[in-house]
Amino acid sequence: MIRVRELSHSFKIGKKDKERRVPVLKGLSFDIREGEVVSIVGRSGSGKSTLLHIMAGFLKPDEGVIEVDGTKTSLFDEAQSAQFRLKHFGFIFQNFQLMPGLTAFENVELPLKLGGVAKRERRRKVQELMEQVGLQEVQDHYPNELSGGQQQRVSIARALVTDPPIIFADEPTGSLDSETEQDILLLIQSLNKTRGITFVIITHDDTVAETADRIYRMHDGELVEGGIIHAI
Ligand SMILES: Nc1ncnc2c1ncn2[C@@H]1O[C@H](COP(=O)(O)OP(=O)(O)OP(=O)(O)O)[C@@H](O)[C@H]1O
Repeated sequence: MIRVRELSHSFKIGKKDKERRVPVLKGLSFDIREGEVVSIVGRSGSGKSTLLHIMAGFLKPDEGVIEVDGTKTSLFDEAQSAQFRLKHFGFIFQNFQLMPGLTAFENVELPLKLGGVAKRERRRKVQELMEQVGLQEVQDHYPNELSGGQQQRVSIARALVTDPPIIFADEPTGSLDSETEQDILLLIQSLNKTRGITFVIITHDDTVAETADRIYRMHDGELVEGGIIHAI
């Protein structure tokens, strides 16, 4: 469960002598419940990525509270945020961000290797996920030998391999054709159902947003649909 309360953020812009602060998030309050697929939708520049960066602890907000499973993550320093992220969050990006020199299998295996998981356990886990996302046939291919949809499946498997309860997906279908987009959205839904993972999908596309259980709509740094206003 993620609780966001009275979240505000601004960025400094302009040259040093003419610096000014531009508000980007303006007092957002909302909840993301465990086991939901939530979409945050809005036009370019509405503040979606900034919101994601703050929820994931990459950026400290000017004001407001973020709680993840009862922990006030907005009070964390950088090291605490990084530690917390490893355990709680997985990430999927528009441009997949796979390691080009590793095969599909090795890309999915990498977080486990970095986490010191033994080889036999790694193999078992990666194999199981490759089957679940439908990649057994191409597991020895390098990213440039895979289609966009297959690359996104690899990145989804990689996000899942450490068993995070929450996955942030930033425009996960932004680089895919509409048929492949549907496949990936169906995969997200099925992983949500079978594994109970919470997905937070950031998108500018209404069709993508509408596949979620709950939709939050942003406009100009404000939630214009779906917010909740109780205080913590
Ligand atoms: N580091 C930064 N410094 C200054 N301004 C920034 C910074 N990052 C974002 N902004 C500004 O904040 C506003 C919101 O940006 P953000 O990237 O959060 O929007 P978005 O909805 O994710 O857009 P897109 O869909 O294009 O990624 C924009 O006006 C942007 O120019």
